Amino acid sequence: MRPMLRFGRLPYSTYVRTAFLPTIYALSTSIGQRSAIAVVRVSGSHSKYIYHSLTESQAEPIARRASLRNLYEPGLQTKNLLDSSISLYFDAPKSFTGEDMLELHVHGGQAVVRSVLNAIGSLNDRKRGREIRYAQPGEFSQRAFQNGRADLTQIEGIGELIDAETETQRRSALSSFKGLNRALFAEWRARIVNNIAQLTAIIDFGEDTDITDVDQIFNNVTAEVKAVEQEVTDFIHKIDKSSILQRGIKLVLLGQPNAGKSSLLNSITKAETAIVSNIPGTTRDAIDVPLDINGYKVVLCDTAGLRSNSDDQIEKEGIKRAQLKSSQSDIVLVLIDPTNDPLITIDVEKYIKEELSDKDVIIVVNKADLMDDTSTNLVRKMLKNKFQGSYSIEVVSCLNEQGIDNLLRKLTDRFKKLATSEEGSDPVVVSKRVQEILENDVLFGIKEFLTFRQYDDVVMASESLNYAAEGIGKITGETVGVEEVLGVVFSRFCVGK
Ligand SMILES: Nc1nc2c(ncn2[C@@H]2O[C@H](COP(=O)(O)OP(=O)(O)OP(=O)(O)O)[C@@H](O)[C@H]2O)c(=O)[nH]1
Repeated sequence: MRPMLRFGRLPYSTYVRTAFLPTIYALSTSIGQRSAIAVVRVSGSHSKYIYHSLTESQAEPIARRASLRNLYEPGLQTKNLLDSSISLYFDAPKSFTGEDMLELHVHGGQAVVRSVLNAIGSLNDRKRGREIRYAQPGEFSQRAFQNGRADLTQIEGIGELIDAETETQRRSALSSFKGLNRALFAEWRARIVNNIAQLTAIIDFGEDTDITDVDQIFNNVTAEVKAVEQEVTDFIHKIDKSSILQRGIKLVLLGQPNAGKSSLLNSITKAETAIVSNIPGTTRDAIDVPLDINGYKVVLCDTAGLRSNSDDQIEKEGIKRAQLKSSQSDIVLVLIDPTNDPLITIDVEKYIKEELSDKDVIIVVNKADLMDDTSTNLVRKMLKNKFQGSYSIEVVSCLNEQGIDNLLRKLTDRFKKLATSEEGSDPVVVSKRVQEILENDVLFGIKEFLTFRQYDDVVMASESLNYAAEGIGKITGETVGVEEVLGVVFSRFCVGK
């Protein structure tokens, strides 16, 4: 039996698939925090009933128009005012969930929020067919998906958007949310399905078809499938590169004692986040400071000063950790104190050359305020010769902030290169689930196709392409087997999303 394949635009329907489900409500803003405003969200066919019961108003709510409404405890003879709220009503299907929805913007105090939530909950009356209950995590988004208001990649994009801490994370999450990835997936799927159709023609009419035509069709299909394979592989490469945005770029400060590592960390964070002292060896451990540098999430690590002749066990351990941290880093800033003689010890020089040869290293000459132009140039020249010009050399002074902005600009250029695969292309962030399906279903199906193609097995080659197409369907939520992925996608959400 040939599997049913659907692709292209999301099904948009005026019919609400979830109409028979209970009406759900939840606090959509942070729980347990004092705030000026809190938003309570309601979704489902009893939204309007809840509106009438709480406002004690007979007038129909006007869709998508904010109105100031008093909220009362329902079902009492004497009115008990709970709060004065801004109410917003959305009628199905033109709402986030595709159902009737009500948003109540109440005052953010915990008692106010609790009283409004209790009042809504008290309207649950199953005997009268009014099932109203508190929402489960991700349930609003799940209904949006079930009613065709968003596909799974967009829903996951919402999750990423809410979790985004920096500008670059926000931009990449927005591209999933706006459906840019979905459009790409839909295009791949359409191309694969088109090729399945051609192979099906060979299977169905094979005996009546000229053998050279069969070869021609098979060759064309193979070329097209290989092109899709390349695009999927490039896309996965982009995802790998962009994943650095989520975990943060690891930037390590390394150098001999007293070079000014902690001072540079403070200059960068513009706050006293590390101990600064003139006793060499003050920093005895590696300290991670998460930062937002020009929109990039960076984990900046200050380490213990490198020296070979320490007898102090704690310091020795600190040096070991500093070396471990730099081996796990994305970028290493090697700090040099230009007043040191020699500029850099043989051990440290050897360590940089041998252990950091595959790392992105920038040499930072600190304490520029203690040098004139001639000595600065001399130091530059000496370092350039020592490292055969392999690393860029920046001159700064943590004392008077000279060169710090320039260093941050240079670093930002490197962050950009680390996170994107081609010049100018936006980073791509997708969930682990999507990445796994791309690798284990889509690419796997394509590779299987190429194997069966070698044996001229049209039937199995076509089946393999089906597998790849079904994989893309799983990503967007358009094919069978969706139930199994729903749990994975929505379990990450909190209540109210
Ligand atoms: N003149 C001058 N002094 C600086 C500068 N940066 C740091 N210092 C001084 O250098 C000394 C060491 O600075 P730290 O930032 O503690 O150096 P460190 O590399 O973290 O030192 P360890 O923790 O021992 O490895 C302190 O007395 C700082 O005030 C600078 O740009 N100019």
